[in-house]
Amino acid sequence: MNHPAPAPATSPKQAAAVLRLTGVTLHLGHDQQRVTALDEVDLAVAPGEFVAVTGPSGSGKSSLLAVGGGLQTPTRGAVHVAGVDLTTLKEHQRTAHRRRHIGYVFQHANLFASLTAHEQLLLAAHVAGRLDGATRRRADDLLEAVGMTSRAGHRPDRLSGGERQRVGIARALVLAPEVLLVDEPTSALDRARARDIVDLLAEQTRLHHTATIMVTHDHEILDAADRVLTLRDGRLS
Ligand SMILES: Nc1ncnc2c1ncn2[C@@H]1O[C@H](COP(=O)(O)OP(=O)(O)OP(=O)(O)O)[C@@H](O)[C@H]1O
Repeated sequence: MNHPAPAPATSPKQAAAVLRLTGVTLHLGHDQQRVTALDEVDLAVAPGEFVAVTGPSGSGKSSLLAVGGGLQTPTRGAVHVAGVDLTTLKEHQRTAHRRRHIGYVFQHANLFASLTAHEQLLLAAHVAGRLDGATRRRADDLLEAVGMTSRAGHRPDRLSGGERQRVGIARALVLAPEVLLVDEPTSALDRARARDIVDLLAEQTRLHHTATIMVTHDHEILDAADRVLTLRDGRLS
């Protein structure tokens, strides 16, 4: 009996992807208020690839980052990070996997009030068990790269919104995560600074073979990305 050759389940690029969303749907709210925040989303991001996601307010951008980063479990679909489907893990396993593989830059940096800018980076390295000489040097280099060396000893209440955002970016980069999820990194920055930050994200993505997704409204920085995708009503294209 002749069987047709099986079609490959994934393309070579998808197979190499360190972050892969397959058929991801997320419903939020209940009953009449139920919203489809993500609708059958498929997305594969390879190591060293910088993907920008844009789209109108309410189109599902934050939901995409939350689900891709294992902070929210989708209603349906699979989310593979470094070969493991996050949706199959127990909460504590998911947390451990997330810490090992994923870095986040939140829109509001969520810095610790009692720590200086420099200490925010060292704490992140300490929690990950990686506070060695190389990481300390990397912390110093990143603070310089985001223009924060002269403010490294300041606590968040003595930093501007844009400065806090830059510390949040340096903190996410200090561990060179395999997957980096970035929410509106330039929202509090002037044009020149926005350009510096997005160039830094692109450079670090390539240097450390990171799979980076950046959500942004800022069309002037899209040229830094390898691919630009658009979300509309939870659908990615
Ligand atoms: N907790 C929730 N309960 C119900 N609906 C929600 C909840 N959170 C978000 N939504 C809805 O889900 C949809 C997607 O929201 P999401 O925050 O992902 O969009 P977004 O593109 O990031 O928006 P913005 O650019 O304004 O931040 C929106 O319609 C939003 O109103």
